[in-house]
Amino acid sequence: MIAVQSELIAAIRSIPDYPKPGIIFRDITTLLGNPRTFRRAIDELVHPYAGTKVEKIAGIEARGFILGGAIAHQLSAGFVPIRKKGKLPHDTVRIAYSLEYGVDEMEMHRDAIVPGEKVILVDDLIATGGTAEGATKLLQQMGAEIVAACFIIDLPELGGRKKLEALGVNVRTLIEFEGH
Ligand SMILES: O=P(O)(O)OC[C@H]1O[C@H](OP(=O)(O)OP(=O)(O)O)[C@H](O)[C@@H]1O
Ligand SMILES: Nc1ncnc2[nH]cnc12
Repeated sequence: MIAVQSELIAAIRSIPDYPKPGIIFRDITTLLGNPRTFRRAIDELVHPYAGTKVEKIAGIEARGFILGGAIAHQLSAGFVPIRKKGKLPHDTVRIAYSLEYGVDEMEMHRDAIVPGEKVILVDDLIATGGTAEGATKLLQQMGAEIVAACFIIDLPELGGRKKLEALGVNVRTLIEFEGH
């Protein structure tokens, strides 16, 4: 494993049985709170796209907002929030989805994407891929061209990457954790 990956893994805190028994929660607040690992994670996520024309970064609430804002700044792109239902003030498109430990609905503003715009989808972690699949469908419905979906963490045993790739999305992840 390369040094940056070991550093990112060491910066993440694992909390057993949160938010439900049997789940090991991968907590990135410790990575974000360390100036060096926060910067390294953003640099690693961004570098393949430096010099690529990307109009928008779509970040998934809540941790995708933190990463997506920093990535949008680096790539001089706009930022589009994909939020849990009921939080956005204007006309929205909505989709139901399920994730490793629950079900919910997410929304984005109808006018957030101009059809044909190149978009990178961002979140901290992909587990079952239910959340990212919902976001992908909303973006595609709005006519976005999804350049890639980027995550710091992949939980490969839960199959999220394969689910997104089956939708034709190019997936980039930095590190993996075994198990749930
Ligand atoms: O691949 P999946 O099984 O769909 O799970 C991944 C999602 O779960 C977490 O968010 P969570 O719903 O806990 O929301 P939060 O960021 O608001 O805490 C994580 O940040 C992803 O968005
Ligand atoms: N194990 C996990 N840790 C943190 N966020 C998650 N989202 C889905 N599964 C998760």
